[in-house]
Amino acid sequence: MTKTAAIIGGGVIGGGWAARFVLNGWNVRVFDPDPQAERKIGEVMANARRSLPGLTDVALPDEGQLSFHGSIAEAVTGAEWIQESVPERLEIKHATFAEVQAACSTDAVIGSSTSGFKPSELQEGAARPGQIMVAHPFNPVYLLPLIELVPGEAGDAALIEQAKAVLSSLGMHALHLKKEIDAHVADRFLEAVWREALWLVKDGIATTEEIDDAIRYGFGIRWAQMGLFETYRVAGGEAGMKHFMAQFGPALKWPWTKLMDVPEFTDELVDLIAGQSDAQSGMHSIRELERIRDNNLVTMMRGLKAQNWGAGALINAQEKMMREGTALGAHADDVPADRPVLTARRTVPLDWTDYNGHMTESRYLQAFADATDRFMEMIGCDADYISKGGSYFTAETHIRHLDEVHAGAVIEITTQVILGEGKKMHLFHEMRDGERLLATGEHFLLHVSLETRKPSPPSPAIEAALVRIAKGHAGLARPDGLGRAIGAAR
Ligand SMILES: NC(=O)C1=CN([C@@H]2O[C@H](COP(=O)(O)OP(=O)(O)OC[C@H]3O[C@@H](n4cnc5c(N)ncnc54)[C@H](O)[C@@H]3O)[C@@H](O)[C@H]2O)C=CC1
Ligand SMILES: C[N+](C)(C)CC(=O)CC(=O)[O-]
Repeated sequence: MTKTAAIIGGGVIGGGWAARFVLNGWNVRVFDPDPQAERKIGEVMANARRSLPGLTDVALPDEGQLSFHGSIAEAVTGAEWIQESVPERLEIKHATFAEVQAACSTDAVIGSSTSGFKPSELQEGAARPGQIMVAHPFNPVYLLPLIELVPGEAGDAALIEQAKAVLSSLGMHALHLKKEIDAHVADRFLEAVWREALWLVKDGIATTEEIDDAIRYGFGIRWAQMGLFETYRVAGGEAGMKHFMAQFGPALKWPWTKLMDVPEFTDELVDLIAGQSDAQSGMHSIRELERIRDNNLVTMMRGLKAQNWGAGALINAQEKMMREGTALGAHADDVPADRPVLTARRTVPLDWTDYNGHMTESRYLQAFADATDRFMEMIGCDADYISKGGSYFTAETHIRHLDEVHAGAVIEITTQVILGEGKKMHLFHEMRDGERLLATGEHFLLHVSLETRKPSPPSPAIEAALVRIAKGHAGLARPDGLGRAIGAAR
């Protein structure tokens, strides 16, 4: 049954939460007194629709329904997750929780997006304190996976586990903080860096653009993949962290930072920073900047996915979860022999588009190669088998590009086994967007020993699975285009 989330406060963050839930198949009910809320969430949804579905190599479930409600009670009744994203003022949050708890199920998680309040502060005066926990996201919530989950001492153990399970099903990472503290963990860093940057501008040392360059051309990229401690461990050379600390420890006592001092927000400082920011980025609207940011984030996260590292490893884990129990997760005897096998169902990501505005040719090969990998896994040639020294190498490929497709389209690939015996595996893939045939890919593979790098017989289990499917597929119609080659010039 479709699950329901309620979003209380549909601004920048509430809108991002709504998009994350809807695009993962949840129905979402929003309460926000702002008459512009529906339009604003519509804009966030549009950004999320063009970026999130292409992050994974498995298509997200069908979208849930988004609806707007005139009262908190109406929005939260029957919801399994309630996310409070009202302005950062404690009295507004308390009033919101009182209304939420008067109408919501006692089994529902109530998450707060608060950037700085501790759970004990949020829970003050609540009817059921253990139900309320900090679930602090990062903008854009529909793309960034981190949630600082801070339940506090009063937190209900069962609801905490429920919250973690829901977050991972949404492709998010719950960083469960056992001790509460103002501004949790990540915002303490952001504040420190922000404070330092304000001083550097105020003191005329660097402009807003120079500071952004100092981050994005250097340590920002490093942090995105290894964080702080792992980065510094590597920077310590072969002696690692101890050497790094011995070398740079003393610098902490030198006047390298302004620490807790905050420059006063005079009109002059605000104008200086806003003026520099306009000069740096004023040529783009905020919506344009959001799209540029999202393109970059998707590209970087997909790069990390290929390395199975950091935020990319989370995407791989989510994909595995999404495949389980579906046709894409079939194994051995479950793989159909009476029809072509579904080997991919994915959204065309933003970074697969070229200067012609459609999916670029190399990505057709990638999509087909991924489909072959999936088929190999299905017959038992999975990571475990490969680690023991057997695998398939592709010896020949022929692709026909029949129709174009654009970022955001959901494509499916089905695979027919033309030959499967001994070392040989001959596959014919068809790629479709709905009924439209977009491309075919014909691939001939040989089973090899990874030790000798020479052809070798597959395991009996793999051979049996392959032979069974090949026998069944032999009764299917010969695919159009099988055995085609580019004709010789006359
Ligand atoms: N903007 C950011 O970068 C981040 C903000 N947060 C946190 O998320 C929460 C919301 O912040 P934003 O979305 O940035 O603010 P926002 O100003 O964009 O949105 C707040 C929304 O709450 C609505 N609202 C006001 N009173 C309400 C009420 N009584 N009931 C329901 N809705 C009400 C407003 O109409 C507005 O749409 C805050 O706690 C903030 O600390 C967390 C992570 C990042
Ligand atoms: C500026 N901020 C404190 C609202 C930032 C956050 O809470 C997290 C983010 O998305 O940067």
